[in-house]
Amino acid sequence: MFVAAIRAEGLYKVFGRRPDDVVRQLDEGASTEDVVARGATPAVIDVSFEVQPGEIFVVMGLSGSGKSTLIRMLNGLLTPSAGHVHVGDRDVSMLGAKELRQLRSEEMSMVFQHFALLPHRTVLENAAYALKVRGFDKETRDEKGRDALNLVGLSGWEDRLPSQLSGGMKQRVGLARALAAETDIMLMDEAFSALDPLIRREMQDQLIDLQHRLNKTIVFITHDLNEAMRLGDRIAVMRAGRIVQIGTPEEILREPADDYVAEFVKDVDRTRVLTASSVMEPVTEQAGSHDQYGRVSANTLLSDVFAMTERNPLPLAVVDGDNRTLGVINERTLLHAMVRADEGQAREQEASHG
Ligand SMILES: Nc1ncnc2c1ncn2[C@@H]1O[C@H](COP(=O)(O)OP(=O)(O)OP(=O)(O)O)[C@@H](O)[C@H]1O
Repeated sequence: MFVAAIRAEGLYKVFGRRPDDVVRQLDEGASTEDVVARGATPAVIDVSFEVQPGEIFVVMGLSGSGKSTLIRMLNGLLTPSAGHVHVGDRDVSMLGAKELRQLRSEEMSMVFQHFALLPHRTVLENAAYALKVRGFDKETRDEKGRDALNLVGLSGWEDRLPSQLSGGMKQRVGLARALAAETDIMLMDEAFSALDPLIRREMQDQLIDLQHRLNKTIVFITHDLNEAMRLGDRIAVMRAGRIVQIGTPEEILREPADDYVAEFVKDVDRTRVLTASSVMEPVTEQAGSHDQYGRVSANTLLSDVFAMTERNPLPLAVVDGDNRTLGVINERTLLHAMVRADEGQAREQEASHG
């Protein structure tokens, strides 16, 4: 049987008095406003999803939408008011304190926005800290710590102190600490949000690269849609405690579930999310007849397709990994894709003019 890396099922977290009653009221159709008016804070409401092994699953939503509360229930830092979290085949709510500690140190590591480094310990000691807690000997700790620092591009900085590092480098040490723990799952809560835009993009690229090499399962929280679109294999959009849509970046862009999500995605540069295969016209004739066309692979971003058209005349054949023609991109397809992008902008302008 196939087991998801993480499975959340009907999760609720209500802060305040009598959470059980509040869950029941919400279940029976009470509105969030009703229960808030009675003094409860329903931070997470009836959330279910599965994260597959090796997936980057992004949870995206505005401040206060319940992202941090949700991620803290995944590793048992918070107990759900109702519902279940399974990590592999184990129900997190059934674990005792010792097993929970083990889960957090050996199976799910966590990276926060403001990562607390130990100021008087070296970069290497900080990176290997989780291993010290787990009782590894110094030699093993140093080796794994060095490997992790190497992965995040900090070789040569082992003996420095945190105060000698820039913000981006400190965050890399945080990432190295999570990597050194060699957990299959990494939970990242706004891990790059404190970094300036250039460094932030670098870190995003590095995470994608690490993910390809190490095949971790990553749950990544962000309030930034562009970051979500860049990193996520799938994105869960949260609003006021509920998940309003789960889908690939393309699905969310092409078919937003409601006006709220549509409003969110309107500013995204579509050419950097949509791929050749999502805008092509599927082939109707025999594939062989497109031999004379220039080729572009199915997952090429539209922005790169546009760049290619400066060197290659249209049409282009869209091919899969085995070089089979899946479809064709011609002037009409590209125009169509651009018009859809303009429609988004037109909607936005209309909205801003009331
Ligand atoms: N310990 C707590 N006690 C009471 N209310 C809480 C607690 N933790 C969170 N909340 C409330 O739950 C709601 C969701 O908060 P949460 O921090 O999960 O949202 P978020 O999407 O992560 O936002 P941010 O990005 O600002 O952290 C908010 O209304 C918050 O005030």
